[in-house]
Amino acid sequence: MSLWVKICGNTTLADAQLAVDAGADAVGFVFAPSPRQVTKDQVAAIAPNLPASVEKIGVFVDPDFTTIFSIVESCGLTGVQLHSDATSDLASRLRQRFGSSLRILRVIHFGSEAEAQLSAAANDRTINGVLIDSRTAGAVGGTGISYDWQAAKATLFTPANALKLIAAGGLKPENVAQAIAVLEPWGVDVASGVEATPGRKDPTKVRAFIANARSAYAELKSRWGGAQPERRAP
Ligand SMILES: O=C(O)c1ccccc1N[C@@H]1O[C@H](COP(=O)(O)O)[C@@H](O)[C@H]1O
Repeated sequence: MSLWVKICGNTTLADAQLAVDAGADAVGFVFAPSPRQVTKDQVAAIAPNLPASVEKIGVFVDPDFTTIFSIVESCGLTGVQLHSDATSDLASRLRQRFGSSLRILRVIHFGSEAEAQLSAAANDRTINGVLIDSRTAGAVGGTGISYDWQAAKATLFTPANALKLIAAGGLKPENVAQAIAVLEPWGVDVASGVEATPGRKDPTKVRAFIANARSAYAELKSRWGGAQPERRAP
């Protein structure tokens, strides 16, 4: 078992390739209003040039099924990240259409409703994992703002929770090791924390983020010894 690392908000082939070369497991493309927003045509030109082994995740905010379906097919996406109140219905339609080949991630925002939402997610067999992001007024993602990791560890990233939980929100090269040490997540995800300017990646930050995440996870594994937690989809 290893740490799953996603570099999100890529807008060019050069940036996505940079993430791949630096060792990312997944690259993300934001199909929603954002400084990182991309179109179907842009990603359809980028994704086929990336290695098949790298996951290509589309990020959608309040999407409809037809839009996602068309983008997944045209761009050859291998996963979707759903920011939506109607995630369950959407996820089951996507699962029916694409089968197990599509990674479906649900997003939960850290806050008062997060524990209940996570309990519901644990019973939702259509999703493969849950990304925990910060809650920020007027924005759904890509904010560069982190949450209280100690509180999140106590309520969401608990040892009893065997879901594949992905830490996101305000991560950057300087703090990703600390986030991993506290939260012990299955994966980490970053968008703005590795940018040079909104929408473009900084090679030094991308490389440092992934290197720091990998070495923090190696330390975590030695802390666990032979007793690594089993992580599962719901
Ligand atoms: O990156 C965006 O602009 C974005 C827009 C709308 C929804 C999600 C978005 N990105 C996701 O947000 C998290 C946190 O971003 P950041 O690292 O704090 O900048 C990121 O993991 C993306 O998956």
